[in-house]
Amino acid sequence: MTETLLTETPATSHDVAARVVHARKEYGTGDSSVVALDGVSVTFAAGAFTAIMGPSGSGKSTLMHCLAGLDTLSSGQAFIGGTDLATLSDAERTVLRRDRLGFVFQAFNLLPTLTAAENITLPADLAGRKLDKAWVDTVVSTLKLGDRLGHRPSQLSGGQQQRVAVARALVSRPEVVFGDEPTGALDSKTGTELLKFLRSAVDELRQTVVMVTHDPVAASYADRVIFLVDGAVVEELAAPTRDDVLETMKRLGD
Ligand SMILES: Nc1ncnc2c1ncn2[C@@H]1O[C@H](COP(=O)(O)OP(=O)(O)OP(=O)(O)O)[C@@H](O)[C@H]1O
Repeated sequence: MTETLLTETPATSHDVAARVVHARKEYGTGDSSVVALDGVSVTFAAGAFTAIMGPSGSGKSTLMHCLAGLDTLSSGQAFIGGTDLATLSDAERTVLRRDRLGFVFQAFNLLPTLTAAENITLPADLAGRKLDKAWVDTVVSTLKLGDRLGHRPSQLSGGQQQRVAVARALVSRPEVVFGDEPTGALDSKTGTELLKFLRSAVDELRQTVVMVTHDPVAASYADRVIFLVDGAVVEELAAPTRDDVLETMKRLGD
């Protein structure tokens, strides 16, 4: 089925899942202003897993937030598929995030009064979108949540809550899943399972994943790593190994 999907996908602009062009972001004005992004142009291919790395303060979160419609650029453009985010109102950006993107951040943002199952399907329920039950079952069983679906977040461990958040991000097959240190709060075994799951979602379902991380092992699961320094992309690695990533991090002073 995946092969059919792949061969039938026409070569359109949708082969680019997200991109920024001459992206500049400045916080504040005058003497106290900080340039967080200084003319970044980068493309994220559909069906690829990209890691964004770089020293603290290099602009990783800013780039992800501006790409994902959580913040706006000072100048330049950010696109999700063919949609220029600057053409959308705040309300339209909210709908775009809900309907077209998935988020796996360190704060799980689960609703405490809802069960795991209700949290997982909430974005789709709010959007009035029907989920593919077989895929929901696959996500739930791969993330080993089958026996936790009736529990509320307070009845789950941190790792289980993170897996619920991951399931919520993936069940609707969003155009792009954005992760900000998605393994940061997990023990290494659960973190490895999560990375393997993201990898298989990319390989088997052509999911697009963009992940900010400081962890060279996490980055080695990606197809490509881009490195930011002082708000600019300074280097890229394709098919990175942990050692490639470590060596580049050392060289760039991370
Ligand atoms: N809301 C804000 N107001 C002012 N400055 C900000 C704001 N958010 C980020 N910055 C500044 O912009 C720069 C880039 O920050 P950003 O959070 O994007 O970096 P990062 O690479 O994600 O860092 P870290 O790895 O520490 O999370 C930093 O100098 C930061 O202090």
